Amino acid sequence: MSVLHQPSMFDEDVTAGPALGDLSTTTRTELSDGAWVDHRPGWLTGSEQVLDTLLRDVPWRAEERQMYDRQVAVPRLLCWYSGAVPFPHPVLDDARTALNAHYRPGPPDRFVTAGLCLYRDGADSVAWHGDRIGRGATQDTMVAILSVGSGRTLALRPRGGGAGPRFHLGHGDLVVMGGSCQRTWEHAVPKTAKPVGPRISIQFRPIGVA
Ligand SMILES: O=C(O)CCC(=O)C(=O)O
Ligand SMILES: [Fe+2]
Repeated sequence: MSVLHQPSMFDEDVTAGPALGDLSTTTRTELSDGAWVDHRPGWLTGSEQVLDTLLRDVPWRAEERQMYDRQVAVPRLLCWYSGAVPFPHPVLDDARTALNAHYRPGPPDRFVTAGLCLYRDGADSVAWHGDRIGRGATQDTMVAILSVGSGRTLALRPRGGGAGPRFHLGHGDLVVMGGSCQRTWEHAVPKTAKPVGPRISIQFRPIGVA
């Protein structure tokens, strides 16, 4: 992977191994229509090593989408893991186990898959959307996002527009979107003109939710 990554001066001890903290200090923001977002800054410490491993080992691929009459590149790189085999860093398997232990979802809502997205720099982004493919379109679901690398904003707004909370995510931070969030709210990672390095978002979802 050719993305240039320089550890920032704000990082914790870059030689420390990755470790997950406890989820009891998670803060919940209740949104309208039964949607909520949990936030746990710094859940994963030693995330520098995880970032380096994922940048190096994940078979990142570019995607294109149809826009009117032309194919345009999706501005981030992706890789999806079904959960059937170990994730590309063992701490991601531990993270999924810890999320299932903390949230105790019923069988259809258990966290199984991991979608990884690499935002190479501030020009990479994802537009407003809900994760509404599959059960998220009609039922309450949870989507947990663990971020490593540079900080980026995850913005939320009610579906169709309006004001909402913004979370600065990076360096081992966790957010979990739950309740009706995927169908009644939208989220986005806007582009930024600030000089930012790579960020990897690891999204744990139940089977069939995307
Ligand atoms: O980058 C993020 O954390 C959000 C990604 C996202 O919303 C998605 O891929 O569905
Ligand atoms: Fe999403």
